[in-house]
Amino acid sequence: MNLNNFNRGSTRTHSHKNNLTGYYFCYLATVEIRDHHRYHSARESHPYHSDRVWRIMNFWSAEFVGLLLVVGCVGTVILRTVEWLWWKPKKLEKLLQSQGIEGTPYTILFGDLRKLVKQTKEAVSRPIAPFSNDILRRVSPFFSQVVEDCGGKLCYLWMGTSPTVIVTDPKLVREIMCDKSGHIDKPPAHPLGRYLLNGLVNLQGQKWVDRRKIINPVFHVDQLKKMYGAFSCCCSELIDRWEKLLGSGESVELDVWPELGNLTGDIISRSAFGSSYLEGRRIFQLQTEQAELFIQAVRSIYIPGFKFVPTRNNRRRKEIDSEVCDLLRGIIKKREQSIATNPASTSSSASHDDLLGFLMDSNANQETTGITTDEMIGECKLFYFAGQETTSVLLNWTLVVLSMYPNWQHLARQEVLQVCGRKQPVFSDMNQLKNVTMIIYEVLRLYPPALFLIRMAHHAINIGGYSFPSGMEFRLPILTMHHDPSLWGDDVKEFKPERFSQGISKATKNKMIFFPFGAGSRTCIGQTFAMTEAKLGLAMILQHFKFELSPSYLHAPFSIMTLQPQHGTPLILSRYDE
Ligand code: HEM
Repeated sequence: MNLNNFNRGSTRTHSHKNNLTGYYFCYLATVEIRDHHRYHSARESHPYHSDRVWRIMNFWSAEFVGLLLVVGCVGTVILRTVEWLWWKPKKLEKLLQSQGIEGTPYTILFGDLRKLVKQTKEAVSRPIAPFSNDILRRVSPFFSQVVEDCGGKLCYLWMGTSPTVIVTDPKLVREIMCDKSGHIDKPPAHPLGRYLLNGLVNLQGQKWVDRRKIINPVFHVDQLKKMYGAFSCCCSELIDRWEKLLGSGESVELDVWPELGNLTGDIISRSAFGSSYLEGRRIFQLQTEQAELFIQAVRSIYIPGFKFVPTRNNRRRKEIDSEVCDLLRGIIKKREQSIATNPASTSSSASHDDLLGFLMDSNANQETTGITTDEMIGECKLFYFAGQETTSVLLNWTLVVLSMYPNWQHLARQEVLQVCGRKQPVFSDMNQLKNVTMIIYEVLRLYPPALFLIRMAHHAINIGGYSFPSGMEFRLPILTMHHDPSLWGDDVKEFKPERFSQGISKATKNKMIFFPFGAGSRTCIGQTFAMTEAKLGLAMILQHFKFELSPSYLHAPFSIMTLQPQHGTPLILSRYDE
């Protein structure tokens, strides 16, 4: 065995280090050492080969393997790209069409995204008639067009390279929302969405079941009663502010959209953090900025790994997140210290008065059911996002609609005065406000804060006789279904709170056609919190003010995660003092 020759060959091979990657040479070295004995014994038993020939063969075989490796890698990347851009979408398109499901034709890479953005831009460039509830074409022009063109219970369009199946049949919607197999759940969260929304909303499977069990009691009626004081206090501050703005004048014009945003932000801050609500306000401002950055991200195609690229926006996203987490950690620490110095406050009544206290109590029992501090921070961030904007959107459209329909404003005010008089409404009053509840339901039907829900098949599934592979996305269009004349009748666009006079199940004939808070096991956990907040806010505004649309008001609902007023909501307020 001529080890010198072998080593020379080896050295020569390594002289190519500059041209090829370190990984490639590690691999070659392994091949050489492993195969050395095989080569050598073959060489000895072969009468025609000289050492030189073997050296060259050894070198070339190593080069060849390396080349194969590079070609293999490049080939795999090309095949994967073609599969992602073309084969997979076309295969899915064929599968959907073979079952009679209609949809838009696939366009490489962008799918329907460019059309969707173009049509949405055009639609939001002009307002609609001031007293019209026919908002579907403005808010969701592309989706509603596809649903109309394709008809049927199901249709699909392309969000980039993946199809999304739009389900408008109430039975199939129920099947998806109330799925018990565990095969349908939320899709994985957007990589940049985690800065904004964390915790419960992003969990799946058993983890979600466990967390929901911990958080459910936070929103029980008993707990709400304790937080009601915070609601009441924030609403009084709003009324005082508006009274001051009115001064001694007869009326004042006020954009109520930012006002309502501040109100629901304050309510969440106080309900979540009690006396630390001023720090909570700062968190609310930061989360608002985070939401704006997130909206920019979801409007473009996300390239995997992009969140690690240090762009200006990505850096800001991280900065905001670390400030929010630091603030929340500080609030939690302060609370822990105050409990340590004043053990009496660990009694459940004292520590449970706000959302954080409740979570901290479960944290103390971590071994059994609790959640860690980081998880608690995630949940607090979620409460802000899920609870603040949705409720301000609801209150905003309620004031707009009651300005459009002054007879309903009058009716609602009469009811509030009858139930609560001029005094501060108490918690038990909320159940007595039947007309107010009907009005809020009808506003949620015509102007739902969340426009659609998204689900994903996590296994191959069969729904209503249709088969779908794992990974298929479903879109349940709340707004489209709430505005569908075939489900609600020809008066679907009219504001008619009396639809709900006998409750939701009578109004919907027990069909899944009204689901502003979602449905099934993942239904909104803060539904009662939001309804109480909206009823109280509206009742107190009605007690003190009359309102109508300002001549400068433009009716322009548009979708920016929730259904917002594009040009604000200027109202003319006057004092109610009859
Ligand atoms: C008018 C007000 C509100 C509306 C219209 C609304 C709407 C919704 C909807 C549609 C969902 C279901 C999402 C899905 O299934 O994909 C949901 C979930 C959720 N909401 Fe609300 N929400 C409102 C207020 C609130 C409030 C005030 C809070 C908390 C303070 C809250 C916390 C949550 C949470 C934590 C979830 C996730 C539940 C889970 O995944 O288990 N929401 N909300």
